[in-house]
Amino acid sequence: MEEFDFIQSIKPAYYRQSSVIKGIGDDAAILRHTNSDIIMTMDTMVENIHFNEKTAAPFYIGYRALAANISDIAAMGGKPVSYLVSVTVPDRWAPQELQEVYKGMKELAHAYQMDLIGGDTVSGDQLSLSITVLGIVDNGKARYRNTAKEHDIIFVTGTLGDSAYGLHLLLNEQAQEGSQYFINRHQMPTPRVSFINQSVPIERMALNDVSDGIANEANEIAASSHKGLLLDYDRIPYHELLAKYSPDNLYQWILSGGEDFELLGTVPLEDWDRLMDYANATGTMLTAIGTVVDDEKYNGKAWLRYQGDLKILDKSGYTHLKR
Ligand SMILES: Nc1ncnc2c1ncn2[C@@H]1O[C@H](COP(=O)(O)OP(=O)(O)O)[C@@H](O)[C@H]1O
Ligand SMILES: Cc1ncc(C[n+]2csc(CCOP(=O)(O)OP(=O)(O)O)c2C)c(N)n1
Ligand SMILES: [Mg+2]
Ligand SMILES: [Mg+2]
Ligand SMILES: [Mg+2]
Repeated sequence: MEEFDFIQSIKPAYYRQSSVIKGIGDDAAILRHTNSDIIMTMDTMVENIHFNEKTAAPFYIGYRALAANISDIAAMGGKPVSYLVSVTVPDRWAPQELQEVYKGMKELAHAYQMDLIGGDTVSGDQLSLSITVLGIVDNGKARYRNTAKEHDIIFVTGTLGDSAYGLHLLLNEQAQEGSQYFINRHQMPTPRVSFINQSVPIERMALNDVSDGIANEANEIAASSHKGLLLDYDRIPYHELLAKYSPDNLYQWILSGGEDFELLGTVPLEDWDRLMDYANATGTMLTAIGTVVDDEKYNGKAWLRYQGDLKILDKSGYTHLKR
């Protein structure tokens, strides 16, 4: 199938969002919005960096790549509405496999009422998916990482380390009972959109999604807010099977294991009960794991209370362009 036919084959029959004035089929897409700020994010996933033939069948390559992007929209406090996909396709890929990648994206997109509105198709040596997601948020209501304040509660959604452990199982082909849970968490992460959209009445929240492990993400909030983020190791949530199967590496999995696409955030103490109500209403696990401090000694960094000591929690996780 050549490029034009391929594009025709993935073109949606109709658009779910009335804001799409022009979707696929012109030089660019046009969206109409009046009372909303438009959020735009882009993340790329490349063969052998973000997935390989052991870790993801084509369907999951698409699903995960879109999930990662939607997660960034959630981390801005928004609602995803549409997406564009640039795909680089090696000659060895069968048309059917490429369709599967799009099916993976479509399944997730439909769950969020999102439309595919454009993209680009080129040939190349390795499969690469670059996705741009557009989201909306009420004017002035986006959530930024530089808004943490003293006495805020630090929270995280879900359990941490699941995806990294799932990746480890896939790469080492170590399936055991309960493995499927971790593999699912790696292949089909859940962006926390419904929780975040319920939480709109809360005036202030600093947010970051966990693509690189909370050690990294906590440092990003601390640095941009010029505050200290004090995390309690003993309160960080993890799945009981992770502790059972890999007790020696638990610390690494939960602090540096990336790609959970959970949300790490801070919220004023007085809003905590309300936030927990929103979490319960959306079936989202929510855990308080620390406190924000404003003290010259701590500011700009994340700290970890671990085995009785308070120590600097260094950035960790995956870094591209390391040479
Ligand atoms: N090649 C690039 N060109 C322009 N902006 C970039 C590029 N790479 C990353 N950014 C921007 O840098 C910021 C951090 O990117 P990244 O760490 O990938 O965010 P996230 O982890 O939330 O996906 C974002 O605002 C992103 O849009
Ligand atoms: C085959 C394979 N090896 C390693 C990883 C782990 N990995 C690759 S990139 C990455 C970090 C997150 O990706 P990045 O592109 O930095 O996401 P962003 O922070 O931009 O959202 C991790 C943990 C993987 N998913 N698959
Ligand atoms: Mg990115
Ligand atoms: Mg992010
Ligand atoms: Mg991201």
